[in-house]
Amino acid sequence: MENRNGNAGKPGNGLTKIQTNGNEICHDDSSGSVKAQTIDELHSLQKKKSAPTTPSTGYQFGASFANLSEEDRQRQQLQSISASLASSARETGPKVVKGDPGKAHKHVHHHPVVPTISVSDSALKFTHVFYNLSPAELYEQAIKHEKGSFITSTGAMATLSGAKTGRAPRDKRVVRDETTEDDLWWGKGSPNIEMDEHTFMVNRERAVDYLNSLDKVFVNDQFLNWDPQNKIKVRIVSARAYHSLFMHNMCIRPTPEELEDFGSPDFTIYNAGQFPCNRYTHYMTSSTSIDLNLARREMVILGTQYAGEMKKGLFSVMHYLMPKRQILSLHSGCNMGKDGDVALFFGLSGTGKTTLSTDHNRYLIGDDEHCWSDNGVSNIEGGCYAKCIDLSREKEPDIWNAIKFGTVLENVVFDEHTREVDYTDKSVTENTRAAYPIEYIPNARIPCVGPHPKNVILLACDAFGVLPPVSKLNLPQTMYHFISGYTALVAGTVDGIKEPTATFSACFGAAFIMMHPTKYAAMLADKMQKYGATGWLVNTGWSGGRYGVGSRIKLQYTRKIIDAIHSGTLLNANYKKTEVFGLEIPTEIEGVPSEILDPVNAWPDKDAHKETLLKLAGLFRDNFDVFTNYQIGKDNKLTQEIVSAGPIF
Ligand SMILES: Nc1ncnc2c1ncn2[C@@H]1O[C@H](COP(=O)(O)OP(=O)(O)O)[C@@H](O)[C@H]1O
Ligand SMILES: C=C(OP(=O)(O)O)C(=O)O
Ligand SMILES: [Ca+2]
Ligand SMILES: [Mn+2]
Repeated sequence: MENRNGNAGKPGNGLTKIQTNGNEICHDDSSGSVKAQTIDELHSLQKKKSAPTTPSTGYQFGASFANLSEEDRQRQQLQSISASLASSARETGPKVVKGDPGKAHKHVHHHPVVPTISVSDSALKFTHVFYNLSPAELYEQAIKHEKGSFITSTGAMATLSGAKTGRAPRDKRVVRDETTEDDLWWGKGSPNIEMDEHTFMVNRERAVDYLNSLDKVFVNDQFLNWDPQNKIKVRIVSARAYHSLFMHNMCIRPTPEELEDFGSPDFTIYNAGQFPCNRYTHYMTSSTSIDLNLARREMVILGTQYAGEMKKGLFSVMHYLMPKRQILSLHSGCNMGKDGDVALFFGLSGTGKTTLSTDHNRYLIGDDEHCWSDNGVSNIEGGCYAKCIDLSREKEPDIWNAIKFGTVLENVVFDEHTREVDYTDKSVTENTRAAYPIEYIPNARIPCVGPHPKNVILLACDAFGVLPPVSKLNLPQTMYHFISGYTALVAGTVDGIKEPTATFSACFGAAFIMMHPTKYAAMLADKMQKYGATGWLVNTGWSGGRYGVGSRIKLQYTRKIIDAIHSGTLLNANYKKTEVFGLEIPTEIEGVPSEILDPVNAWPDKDAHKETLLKLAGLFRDNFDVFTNYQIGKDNKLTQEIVSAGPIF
């Protein structure tokens, strides 16, 4: 036998015997020794105490906050959370303690936060609160404890929203009481399905009891609205790290200083989405209920884990609070050019608000929810919620690159081993989503505010293929299309259904408005007039035939159209008027084939075009019928003009 040195196994000539220092113990002297005597001590060296948002364990709670005022502040914070979690029927509030239930809390028992009046089982146990955790901490919680949560190849957190992969508008209820009775829009067409105060309290109790039965809950204290004068403090209590991370991304994140002075919230969400509502409860029609109580400033979620309910639920709240302050709330995206020209992008789901407001050549103010006040525009949110189905790096690079560490990826399918996401896969749902902080978009404008809009772009995804790719609107036309809120969605491709279905949703967001649509419309007309904004109708849907015959207008062309609106060149182009809808359409736009600008030219079958055009016009007319009796604003002349701005045939 030969060893590596070619020495045949001569005794004494082989490998050197390891020299030990007498007592036969082998030392690895390659580095200095750690300053720890035990493995626990070693681990304790790893983490430095940081911002107050970091959950303190019971041990740190007493020990590491040197001054009393910090301890007082912490106690106040816990008292406020305890009050949020209080049962309305039993004691004042559960014993809440910050930190991980998995870790020992040696000292907390000496600090009972709130004395209990009557003792119940839920009052005997501690509810551990994870307060404003960081994305990294939330990742760990999700991955350890929530089935279906994984890290993707780009660092995003993929998770499942459970049985519900979209919003449930038919399960959204609003408490009808003395105030909301007169203020809100009730009845036919309204999104506000009524419930009474008592039923709300039954559901609230159900949610609170569920949350208190858990070992731990997540609490987010954050803001809505970048306008400093109209900022709203929101608290979200939830059971899943996924929900906490989603809201961390979507709401405005407070600085540590802002969090210190947070106090009590203006609005609280109880998200007990994993737990169903009780169908024996009055008003309940399914096991899902999203309940809004404006007087109590609370929202309760039962029976759906779809995170968009929280985001859009708060949007509804803003649609009530802001107009009361003469501020218009808008379901729109918003961006700004280098010269400060602001554009709004209205449109229903899937029409392109997020895609088109995310523009590499412009500053992103926000993708979905804004306010327009006398000071200009402000984003309500601190993040974006992009659709990911068929997402491509080439067509939407900024959104693609935003899907990284910290981003929540809902209901996507990925490779088991490489963790690469397949954005074309619809196995879980077609409504796959990414929620990321707005600063993940490179040219986001922080703070997310801007001057008064110059252009108001109404987006419609017309699957009938008869609306022009772009039309310039006068004010009555803008109002007519704003109130109509048209888009057409293609039916599920799986069923092979060829018929597109028209959707009309007042103010491009009927599911979220709380007052009558004409109230918002009047405010928009007023502001557009006052600040001289131009209205545009952009069809991001079909061309050359309806769905099944023609094809969707290329994103590349739509972007060129939008560029021409922003630059001002389209304002001064040559126009002609279309029949039926009476829309002003340009004859030429740089980078867009002229033959698609007038839809009829792109349709090979002219008779089919005319038939489809009249069909859509009829649907517009039927839909607008209910609005013809309402006056818009103080000006009856404008109302007349708006009614006449619809299709004529
Ligand atoms: N011409 C087009 N204009 C805008 N979006 C388009 C176009 N063609 C395809 N799309 C796709 O349509 C979807 C628009 O969705 P999104 O921007 O999320 O809508 P919203 O934010 O209004 O709900 C995106 O997936 C986008 O890639
Ligand atoms: C979050 C939503 O909005 P959008 O589709 O407009 O992005 C939603 O409708 O659930
Ligand atoms: Ca939206
Ligand atoms: Mn969107």
